[in-house]
Amino acid sequence: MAPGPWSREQDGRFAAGVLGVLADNVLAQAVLAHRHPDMWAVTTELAFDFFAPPVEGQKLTASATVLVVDAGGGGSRGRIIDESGGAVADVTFWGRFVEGVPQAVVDQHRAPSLEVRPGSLAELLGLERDGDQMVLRERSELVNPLGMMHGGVLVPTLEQAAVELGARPEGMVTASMRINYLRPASGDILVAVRQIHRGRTFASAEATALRPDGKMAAWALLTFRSTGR
Ligand SMILES: CC(C)(COP(=O)(O)OP(=O)(O)OC[C@H]1O[C@@H](n2cnc3c(N)ncnc32)[C@H](O)[C@@H]1OP(=O)(O)O)[C@@H](O)C(=O)NCCC(=O)NCCSC(=O)Cc1ccccc1
Repeated sequence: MAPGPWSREQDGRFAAGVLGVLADNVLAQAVLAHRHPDMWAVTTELAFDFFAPPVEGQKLTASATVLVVDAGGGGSRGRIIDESGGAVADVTFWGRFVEGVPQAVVDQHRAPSLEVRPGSLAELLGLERDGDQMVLRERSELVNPLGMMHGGVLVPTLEQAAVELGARPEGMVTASMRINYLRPASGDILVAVRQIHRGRTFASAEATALRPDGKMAAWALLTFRSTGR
């Protein structure tokens, strides 16, 4: 993946959450390699530790090793590096095996790519403010081969909702994100954010993605950290 204008926030800073699709695809593959031929997998948890923002124009590469696999699913751990081998993020993935291989996989459907469009990150995601919440409008390119919202897309969605709704204090960066995928997400997704801590040097917030039926599809804990004194 090559970061570009689409991966920047309004103030020009790199949006760490855009690593979500790359990480989810690569770490899921490490577990999918061990699936029963009649099964597929869905992501249940992703945990990111973000290090330095990448240098623009440099390609980012994700690698993954499987941690454990059993009949129900498995976990993998991975790292995203820049062209000089510098660590950009570490990621842990957990997924569940589900019955049936999606037809889109058999037909070699391409996973959504956050590189598919020019423009800003806000335009790419199509995240809109609605009062004290944000809305992610349903779009076909945001879904995975199973027809549900791609887990990786919810990473920048929840991060940017937290940023837009003011949960990340000035001068702080997104240091980590842990996301639980509780139910398949589809339709317009409403994102609510709650500040948990707002200190001088670090802050935390939770972000929840709600489906049109009001049920929670995903829950994330975000940590922001000051890079100054
Ligand atoms: C199924 C499970 C993983 C585990 O369930 P558990 O927690 O053990 O408990 P439980 O069985 O009680 O179910 C809980 C609730 O879930 C509902 N439900 C269950 N099954 C289905 C179903 N088939 N369809 C519809 N809904 C289903 C179920 O009715 C219940 O809801 P309710 O309380 O009645 O309203 C669930 O947490 C889940 O679907 N999470 C979202 C995962 C997700 O969307 N990940 C991201 C996308 S993957 C990706 O993009 C990565 C990738 C990319 C490329 C390649 C590969 C991968």
